[in-house]
Amino acid sequence: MTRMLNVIGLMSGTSLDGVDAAVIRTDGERIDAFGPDISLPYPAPLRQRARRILDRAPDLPPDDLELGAVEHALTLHHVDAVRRLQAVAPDIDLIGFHGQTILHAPDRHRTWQIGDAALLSRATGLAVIHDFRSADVAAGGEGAPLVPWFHAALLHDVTGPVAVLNIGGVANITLIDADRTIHACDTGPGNALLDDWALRHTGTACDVDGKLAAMGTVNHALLEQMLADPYFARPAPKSLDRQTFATALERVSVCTPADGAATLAAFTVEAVRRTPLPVRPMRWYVCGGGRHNPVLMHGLRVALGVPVEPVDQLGWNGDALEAQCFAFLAVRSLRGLPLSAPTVTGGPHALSGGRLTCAGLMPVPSWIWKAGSIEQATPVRR
Ligand SMILES: Nc1ncnc2c1ncn2[C@@H]1O[C@H](COP(=O)(O)OP(=O)(O)OP(=O)(O)O)[C@@H](O)[C@H]1O
Ligand SMILES: CC(=O)N[C@H]1[C@@H]2OC[C@@H](O2)[C@@H](O)[C@@H]1O[C@H](C)C(=O)O
Repeated sequence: MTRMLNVIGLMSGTSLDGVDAAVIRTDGERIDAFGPDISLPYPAPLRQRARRILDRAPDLPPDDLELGAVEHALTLHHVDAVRRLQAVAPDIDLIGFHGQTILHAPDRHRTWQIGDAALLSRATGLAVIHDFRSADVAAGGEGAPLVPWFHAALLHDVTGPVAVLNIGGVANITLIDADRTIHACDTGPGNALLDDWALRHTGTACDVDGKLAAMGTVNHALLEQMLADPYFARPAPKSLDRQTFATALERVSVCTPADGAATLAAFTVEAVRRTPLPVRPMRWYVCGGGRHNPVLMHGLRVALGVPVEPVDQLGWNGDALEAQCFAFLAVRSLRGLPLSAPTVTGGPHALSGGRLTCAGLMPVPSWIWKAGSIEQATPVRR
């Protein structure tokens, strides 16, 4: 039987709100147990610095001094998260470290997650799997979303077609078909535009509980202009950068704060409804921070016309799911199991990925090398 490992997964998503960290016990195929999890928000100054790096990312040289400083500070924040989990779950074998995406342009063979895996490994004394997306992008895939294998493992006894919708900064869907084929793509914006709008008009990091959007009226003319973006006509698989729809913020700048928020929330919902899927799901389960926004949840229920529930209804932890996923994918990477598939990321074939860094371990434990073939990601331009 394959060895079960206690793994910490670390995810810092496109919302730039902080690090989610979670422990699971897994062999990369089954999940034996869920351990503790925490969210460690970025302090506001770090969030602002990370945001400026993200805005500069398309033209940023890899040796930029501020980039290095932000990467270092973000990594120390991850170290902090790991140490807090180790205090309550001491027997950790491995870390799955996603890093902070600052740029995602698979059409230009670029995907860029910052984070210093060697520093994380040295500081925690643990082996680290990182750089999960590059191999798929180098092979011609989208490199995202990667969470579908994890959703499929969790839904192993659920009859499809059923969808899991993650509403993070960007929103993405996993559809498990009746024959268990996994289909996936990014649907469109998630919370990122709403967050930027709320910050601009209320000074808060998000539209808490959808209160601003609930007071507004959707501007349907502007909504249709936003939905005319060619992305929505593209077949899946497909994926997005956080900033792909940033111009939507300029479009709604003619609106009142409340109408702008209502229109941006409707943009997220309508993009989900129009996502090209091979079959219509009978049920939708929603994870990610967007499920806390009643305006988004109500909008989805009306637009989709079938049951739409938070994943917590399945007994899952909708806030820790992505962090748990990167723990799961770390073990898959170690064992050389696929992280992607043609119907998920559009790559030519199911492909493993991720890279192993053991800066904290001398000698490297033998079980790591016995875990399976360790596929090295082909480097892509950063
Ligand atoms: N009570 C709430 N009301 C409204 N929005 C909320 C609430 N709680 C969380 N959110 C939204 O959820 C976002 C965080 O979601 P999440 O942690 O899933 O994002 P993420 O991990 O950055 O996403 P991803 O990597 O999937 O893009 C916040 O930025 C905010 O927009
Ligand atoms: C490049 C990148 O970081 N993409 C994220 C982002 O956040 C949501 C969506 O866009 C998804 O495609 C992906 O994250 C999840 C965890 C994934 O890979 O499945």
